[in-house]
Amino acid sequence: MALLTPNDLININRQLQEADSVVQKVTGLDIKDVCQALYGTSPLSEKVGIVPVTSGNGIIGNFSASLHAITQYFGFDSFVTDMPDVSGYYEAVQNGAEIILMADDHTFLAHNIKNGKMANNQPCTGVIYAEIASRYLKADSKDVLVMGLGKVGFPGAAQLVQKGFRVYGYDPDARLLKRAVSDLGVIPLDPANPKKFSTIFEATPCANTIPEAVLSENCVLSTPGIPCAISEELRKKYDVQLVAEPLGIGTASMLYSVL
Ligand SMILES: NC(=O)C1=CN([C@@H]2O[C@H](COP(=O)(O)OP(=O)(O)OC[C@H]3O[C@@H](n4cnc5c(N)ncnc54)[C@H](O)[C@@H]3O)[C@@H](O)[C@H]2O)C=CC1
Ligand SMILES: NCCC[C@@H](N)C(=O)NCCCC[C@H](N)C(=O)O
Repeated sequence: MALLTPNDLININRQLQEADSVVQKVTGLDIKDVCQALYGTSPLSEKVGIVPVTSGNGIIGNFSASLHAITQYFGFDSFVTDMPDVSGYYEAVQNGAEIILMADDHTFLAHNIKNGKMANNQPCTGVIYAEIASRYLKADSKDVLVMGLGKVGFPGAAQLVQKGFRVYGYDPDARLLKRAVSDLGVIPLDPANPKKFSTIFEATPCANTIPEAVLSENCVLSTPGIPCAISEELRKKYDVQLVAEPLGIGTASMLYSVL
């Protein structure tokens, strides 16, 4: 898994506010509304314990602090434990945490220890970015392009299929593309014969994955992918509505899904 860097998370509050205003422009809803529409839940200041984890590549600077800011932004009562790992988990429960947030290099989870519900960041991220794309007010058709059909992209594509969109998809991993075609009915995008889209969802760890040939004027690009899927030059040229943020939107999806 491509890991976050402390630099990705600088001033997460500003990044989240900027993303929220684009979501509102694109969908007419803010991120909280989208989460509520997706899961039918709303926070009531649930206590969230954020536990730093030292395994693997270790603690990522700004990660726990960013989760603290993000949980507060979405109306949760949260704290970061002083201790990491097992001692941190113990500390979180001792201090009344109802929901545990913690991540190693492979899994980022939210676990509601009151109702037993648990969420994984990858599918939750795919689902909410796809949901935002699906709610584009100026979409000119039910055609959507999905670039990247991995642990985030595939659940996002499934969400779009479930909502009745005609989903075109591309992934250089033939096995994953074949799985999306057979399991979801995704239409493989022919890079040699591209078409234009007003709605695009991208979930890859690569920059500049969106070919100019698929961009239409004022299209929406909803992408959790890091680095960004489109250059600033192309974004400006087509006035692309870019929904992109490194951690908060996916974390909100996790938290609302375990309430
Ligand atoms: N912003 C956020 O909150 C979050 C961001 N992410 C980011 O999302 C990205 C995807 O994560 P995962 O799905 O877990 O990775 P993954 O490795 O499971 O899937 C990525 C897929 O993108 C495909 N790909 C690579 N280049 C491509 C291209 N040019 N066109 C189409 N597909 C291409 C790969 O073949 C792979 O199947 C990563 O950058 C990850 O860091 C992940 C979780 C949350
Ligand atoms: N963008 C949300 C997905 C994050 C994921 N790509 C990642 O970097 N995971 C590693 C997190 C490691 C956190 C670390 N163990 C800590 O607790 O500081």
